[in-house]
Amino acid sequence: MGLLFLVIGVSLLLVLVRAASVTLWFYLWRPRRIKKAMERQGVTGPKPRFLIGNLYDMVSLVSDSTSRDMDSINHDIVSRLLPHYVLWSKQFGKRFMYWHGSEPRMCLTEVEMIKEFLSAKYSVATGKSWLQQQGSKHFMGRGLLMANGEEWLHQRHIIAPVFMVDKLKGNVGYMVERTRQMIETLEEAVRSGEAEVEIGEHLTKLTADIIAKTEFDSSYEKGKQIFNLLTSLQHLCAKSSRYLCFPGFRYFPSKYNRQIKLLKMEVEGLLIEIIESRKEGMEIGRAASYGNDLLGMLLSELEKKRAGFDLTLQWLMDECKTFFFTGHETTALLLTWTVMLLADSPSWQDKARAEVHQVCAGQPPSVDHLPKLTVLNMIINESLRLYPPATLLPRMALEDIKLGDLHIPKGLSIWIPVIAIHHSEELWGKDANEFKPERFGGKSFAPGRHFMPFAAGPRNCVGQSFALMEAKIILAMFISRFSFSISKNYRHAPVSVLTLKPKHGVQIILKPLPASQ
Ligand code: HEM
Repeated sequence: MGLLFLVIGVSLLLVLVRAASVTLWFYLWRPRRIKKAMERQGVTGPKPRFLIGNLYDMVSLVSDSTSRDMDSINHDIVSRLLPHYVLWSKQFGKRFMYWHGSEPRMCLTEVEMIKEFLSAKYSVATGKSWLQQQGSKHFMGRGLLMANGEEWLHQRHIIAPVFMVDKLKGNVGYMVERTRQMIETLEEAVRSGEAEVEIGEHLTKLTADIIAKTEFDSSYEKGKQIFNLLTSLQHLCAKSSRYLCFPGFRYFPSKYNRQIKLLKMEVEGLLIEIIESRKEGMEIGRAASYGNDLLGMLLSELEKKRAGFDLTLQWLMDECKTFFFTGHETTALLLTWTVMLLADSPSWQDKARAEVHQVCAGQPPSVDHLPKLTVLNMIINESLRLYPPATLLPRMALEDIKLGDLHIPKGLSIWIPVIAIHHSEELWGKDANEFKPERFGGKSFAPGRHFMPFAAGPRNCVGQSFALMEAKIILAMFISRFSFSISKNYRHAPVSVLTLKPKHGVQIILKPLPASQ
């Protein structure tokens, strides 16, 4: 009996010693080692506090700068969204270190180095950090956006073909049909005396419906619950990830953690219904295959057994959550900001409308029309430059790497402040904060250097072509049916909550145009 207690006691002690040394390694020794390595190379930054690093300073600076709305529609928004970046880059230069809890991060704005960092050379050697993965674990799990290394590469190979331009052409009809329905709803609202609309709400619903139908053969109504639950999960996960800097928080049954688990179970229950109904279709012989949309492709992969890659039902659900979320929110934001910019710029609105009339000649946009809508393309690019839905691009070094003149140690996260690069006067000229779509008119413009709304390199946005096709169709149809201006109720207040959002929505006044225009 005594021997048994001794064995249990020693085992418990060993477990505790192991847990303590892992915690110390993770929260103390590794960050210190990284800090010293970077200091030796001349990269310093604000002094971190124990466990919370610079989190408190960041949160208080941002909540102060975004507590007020802006006085006018002004695109000079970097100091509002990233006040800590503005402060620290003045103090410490173009590259500096800061601490997100115990995670060391280096802010990098040198475009040549960014290009190298995002290139194929480092696509497997860099990835998402533990904090990011943990923060979104219940929200998106290890779907494509959060996977790393060979696991990421494998998923990317499976999914990329679904979003090739040729394959996407089949979606144009549905995009047109649903946009027409949105326009009819808006026309009806105007007829019944509501000329002012919050356009973001309509565009979010439309893009959600399009991704639900085209990639999951579901509908907005059916997927509505999934979208609502995912939005609540996103907010809860963002709030709770602030506490991840405290060791063991993720195991603590806090209010956030309990709510997150319940929501996750609910979302996954609904996804299983969609997955089962697709499988059933094939089992009872209604369909010859799982289909060639995203869900069909994922289900077919799940059946293939491949050495080294354990694809599970959980992986399938993580991938579904990833695409339900990434497949609509960012595109809705691109559209919402573009409508705001055009409502504030009647001359560009007129130019875009004239081009749509000339190219489409009263017909709905087709695959052949889209490349000819060059003015619209310039406007979309300028909107993505001024209001990139993803304001920051994070990547962690998963192994030691050499980047330009720097040796980046394993475990250091590199944060690329996309929005600051997009607004840099040094890179774009004195008029960097003005809405000037003509800057994208010249053939000399080289995307991917200082314009990266979809990131760059092999780990860029897999849905980029889908998003651009959808955005062009929706804007072309909307512009040709309405002229619109900013409502006096619009309050310009961009905020960054994972993505760049208008805090109070975008209120516009609609004026329907005759059908032939
Ligand atoms: C205007 C719309 C969009 C913008 C601005 C945008 C932006 C981005 C950015 C910046 C990344 C890199 C994120 C990172 O590595 O941290 C990314 C990745 C990704 N995006 Fe998009 N996106 C858009 C639309 C879409 C759409 C429509 C889909 C799906 C249909 C999608 C699916 C994804 C996925 C799955 C990834 C992860 C790719 C990987 O890691 O290999 N995105 N997006």
